[in-house]
Amino acid sequence: MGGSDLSSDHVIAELIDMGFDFSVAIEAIKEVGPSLNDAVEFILNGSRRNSRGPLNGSNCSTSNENSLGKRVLSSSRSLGQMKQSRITKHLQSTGRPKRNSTCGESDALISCSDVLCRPVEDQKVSHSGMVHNLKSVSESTILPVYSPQNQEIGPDWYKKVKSLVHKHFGFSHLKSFQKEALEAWLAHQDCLVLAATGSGKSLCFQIPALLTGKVVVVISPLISLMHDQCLKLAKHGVSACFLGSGQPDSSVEHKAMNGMYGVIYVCPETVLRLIGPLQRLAENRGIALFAIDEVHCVSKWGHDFRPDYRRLSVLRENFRACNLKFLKFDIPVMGLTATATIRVRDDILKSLCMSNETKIVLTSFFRPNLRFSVKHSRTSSVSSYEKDFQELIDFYTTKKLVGKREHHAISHSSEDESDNSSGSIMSDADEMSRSVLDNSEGGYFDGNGAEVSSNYGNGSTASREKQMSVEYLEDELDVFQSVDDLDVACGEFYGHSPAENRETCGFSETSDPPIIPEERSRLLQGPLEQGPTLIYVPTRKETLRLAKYLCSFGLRAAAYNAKLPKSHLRQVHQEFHQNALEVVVATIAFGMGIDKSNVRRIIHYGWPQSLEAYYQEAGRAGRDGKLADCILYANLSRTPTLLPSQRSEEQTKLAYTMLSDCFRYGMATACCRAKTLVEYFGEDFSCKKCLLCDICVNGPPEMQNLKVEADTFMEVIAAQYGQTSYGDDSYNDAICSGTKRGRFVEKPNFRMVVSRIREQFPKYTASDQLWWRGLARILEDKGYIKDGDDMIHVSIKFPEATELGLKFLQSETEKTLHVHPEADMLLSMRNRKSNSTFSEWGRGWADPEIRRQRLQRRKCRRKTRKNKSSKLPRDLTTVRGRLGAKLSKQKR
Ligand SMILES: Nc1ncnc2c1ncn2[C@@H]1O[C@H](COP(=O)(O)OP(=O)(O)OP(=O)(O)O)[C@@H](O)[C@H]1O
Ligand SMILES: [Mg+2]
Repeated sequence: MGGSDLSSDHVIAELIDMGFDFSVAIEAIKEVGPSLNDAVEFILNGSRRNSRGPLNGSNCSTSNENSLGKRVLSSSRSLGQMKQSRITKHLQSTGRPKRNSTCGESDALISCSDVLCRPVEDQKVSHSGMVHNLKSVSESTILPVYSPQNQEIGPDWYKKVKSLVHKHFGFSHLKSFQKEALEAWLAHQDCLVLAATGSGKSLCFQIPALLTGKVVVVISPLISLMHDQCLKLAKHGVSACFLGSGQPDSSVEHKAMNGMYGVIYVCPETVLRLIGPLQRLAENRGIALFAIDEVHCVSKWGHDFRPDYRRLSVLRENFRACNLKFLKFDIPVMGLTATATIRVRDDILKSLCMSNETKIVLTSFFRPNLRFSVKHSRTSSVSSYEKDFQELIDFYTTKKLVGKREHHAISHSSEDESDNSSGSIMSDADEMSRSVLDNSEGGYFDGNGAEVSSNYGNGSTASREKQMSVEYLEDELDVFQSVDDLDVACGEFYGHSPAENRETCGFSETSDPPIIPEERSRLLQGPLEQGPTLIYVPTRKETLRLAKYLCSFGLRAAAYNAKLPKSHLRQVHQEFHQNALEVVVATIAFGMGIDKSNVRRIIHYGWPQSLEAYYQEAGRAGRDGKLADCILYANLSRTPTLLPSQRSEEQTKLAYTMLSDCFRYGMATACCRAKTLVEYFGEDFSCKKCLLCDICVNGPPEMQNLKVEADTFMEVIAAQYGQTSYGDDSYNDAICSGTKRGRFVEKPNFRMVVSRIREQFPKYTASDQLWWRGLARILEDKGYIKDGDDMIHVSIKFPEATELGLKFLQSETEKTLHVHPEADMLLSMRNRKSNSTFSEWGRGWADPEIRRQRLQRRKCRRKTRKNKSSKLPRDLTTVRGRLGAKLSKQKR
């Protein structure tokens, strides 16, 4: 084979990887020789001028006498590694007219779509409902998904899949759950895939597109997630686009409905609008599968938040073989999630009207390399930042001191998901600040913590300044990015050669790694490797505040919340993937599905709203299988509250239940964190312990016998509810002495109960509410008390004894209550060392000596304050100042 043949082959391969049809590529090479630039130009111009309609298969012809004369790209200006995804940009930069929404108009890009659109006539629907090729294609020229040359799916399908997966993604095997999901799809079954975060669920719906050449429609809740996945697919040689109201280029939708992309990501709102066009697409190119990613959204956020997710049952109804005569089988629906409780799963199956034969593919939710821990922090105050983030700051700043080489290492660490042409990787904070200045919109801060001023500081950007200021941002629960929130890019992604993008993954290629606790524990001990940190905070305001704080120590940090300018969000995304950012401080708007392999820490700074959200967000960590930290900083002395959101009554109840589960997770001291989490999702955690979490490592606190305290608590509430029919009257009188009978006509709340205990039992006079709250929770979990109203509270509000509780109180046999004190009890005991025994609780205000000393101290303090204030000049500009001045004048 001569040299020119070799380079022709190379160019043909490049063109095919870019997504052009084999025959189109051959034709182009015949016309213009082995030049990639010229071939691309020829194809684009040729098709534009080609009035014979779309090019395809054996019928295709690209010969066009004008094409060579129309070359715009100089053959000396090499495209080199230019990727198909960049062709659009390239063409725009050469001054070509912008895309038009009508397929077939004289526009270079539309021409491109002409080339790529698949003619219906060339496809034939087989008995199996699969589109078969009219032309056989060799394995070595596996075509991008929009090729008409579909491959037969026969008994050797798995071999084909392995080959495709290897070619496109570099994996040598499918994981067992992926194989199971594919088997279900091949059998035209609906399927619900429940597998851990980062386990590779996306592949389950991407393979059908590769295997059949039909389209896979993926319903996804977040535009950032759609964008992420489209980019990844493009890197791996699969064409994809996303659709939605945020899609700025209306022609993309048109092209997608004409079958130009193999994978179409679409938000639920849009898919409901597109039922008609999708039916036509199913009839023409064919739809292999409807995949509903993050399918827990159907239930978790329900009507209130993503009502359209619930309406996705239309997919099942509208794509049945009995309704569409061109279909032999119903188009399968595949739902995928990593965070669905058993209740949610049932809800998904029902809400989506999935068939009775739906296959449930279930794997462990356990992530063996995640190290969970909970720490107490007041969180909402800036003063707590210093305490809580010192270690993080040290981690990144010490690293910087090591020198420039170290910086380089961040930029070029194992995972560089950036696109070469998307900008150079910045290696330090200064460079980042510079790039922000260039970017004109921000939310970044310079190395000294000052907001990059040129973005906001001048008059022309005053409104933006207002928009960006901390005060302006709503201090409320962030919402998901709907498509309107973020138009990331035009949303078209053409595949390019995956060969250079081989990635290895820490996960086993066939199934989850067998867990040998000792081995794993040994492997996962030691310091964390380098990698970025994601900090989740509950409010938008705090994203800015904390990012600014971290930047003031020289960290490369950025805020991310749905209300920040889109260009900023885009930049954060990009730089996060490029390893140019060390820390992203985000609300829930950043997270679901984001796949970056080397995230080393997920910090939740404040109570999450549910364990689902917590586990989902924590799942962004350690996707390379290496040790990663998931730390929850929460104020253990406060009961978390629901962040504002529109909820129905039913949803409010559910939201409180979920918040309460989350609270209990934080309070637990005796059960392995990973076990709590996976069991929350209904899994029987066979390992018993993860050996990594704070509880496994530190061990539970010593057990205490709290029978006496429990009895006291129960007695007081039983007496208040008149439930003290047990025991003799003198006992009841003792309980109620000091108060008038019948005083508690209303339900006594928890505070009242604790006050009563303090009043009636001198040894508990100085006892701490926090401690009793912990005990009440333990009693509630044992079923001894319950909430006396119909509402759901995060922490018991109106404690009422249950039958079981009364029995426990009367029981002669149950003389002990050995329990591990919970986190709030430990906190309370830490503050008052002797609380555990109660021996000194009585020595509070009730103790005359202590009372005398305290009053004395208070008096001294008042005196000092008075002296101080009399020395200060009165501020006559304030009401208080004027009043003070007046009073002191009167005194004199
Ligand atoms: N068969 C496989 N062998 C090796 N690695 C794989 C395989 N399948 C997927 N992966 C890797 O797993 C990583 C995570 O994949 P993916 O984003 O699909 O996870 P996910 O299950 O959707 O997670 P999440 O629930 O967080 O969205 C990918 O980066 C991919 O490289
Ligand atoms: Mg996913």
